[in-house]
Amino acid sequence: MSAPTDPLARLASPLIVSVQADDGSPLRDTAHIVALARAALLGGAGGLRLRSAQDIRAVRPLTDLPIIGLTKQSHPDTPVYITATPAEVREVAAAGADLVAFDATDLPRPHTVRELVETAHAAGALALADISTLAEAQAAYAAGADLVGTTMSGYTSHSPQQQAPDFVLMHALAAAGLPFIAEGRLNSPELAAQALAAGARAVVVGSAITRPDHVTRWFAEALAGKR
Ligand SMILES: CC(=O)N[C@H](C=O)[C@@H](O)[C@H](O)[C@H](O)COP(=O)(O)O
Repeated sequence: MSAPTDPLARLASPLIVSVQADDGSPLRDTAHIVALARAALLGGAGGLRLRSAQDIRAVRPLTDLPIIGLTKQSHPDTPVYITATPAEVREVAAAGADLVAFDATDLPRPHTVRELVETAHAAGALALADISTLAEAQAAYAAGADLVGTTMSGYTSHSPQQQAPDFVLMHALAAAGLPFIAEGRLNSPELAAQALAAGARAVVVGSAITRPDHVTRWFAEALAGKR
């Protein structure tokens, strides 16, 4: 099967909402994920980013908008946890994801980026490479990725460790003429708009919209000791 045409063309807006709940979160059940996805769509999400085949299958009937799918699973032989294996790529594509997101960083990995890209394409999905540096983005495109996302910046030891989004990386990608999705710590509408201004094709926002436990912690920490 050949890969479909660019699903970002079908985005209803440049805002992709990541609807994920961490293991142990009270929102982890797929029923809660479906409710959060409905709320995101009601609010004007142009697309969704979802973790696990089960969540993708449950949300797919709600919308024709692009869905980015991934798995998050630890493996004994690698620090890579976002869709690390061809089997996981196939699982996510079969569940109905338009794009399969996978770790494309330089971390030690059991399967090459090219292998995961080819698996996504063979399954009829596009390949979205989650990167943390410009060099990883260049390598991912050379390996056939359809798009890259700045998802992993701040989450590999060789990328800047910071609370802010990685605007330096976004500007570098734009300057190199590499299309990208901005993702990671875009915790306010202003930061999301700044990412678009930096050249992002779309922005992914997760925690600020769909992780109320994180948002509560931001407020609690800001107010700690101020009473
Ligand atoms: C590094 C990693 O594992 N990121 C994950 C990727 O799917 C998610 O946990 C993030 O929520 C997502 O990237 C959106 O970012 P933020 O929640 O900061 O808006």
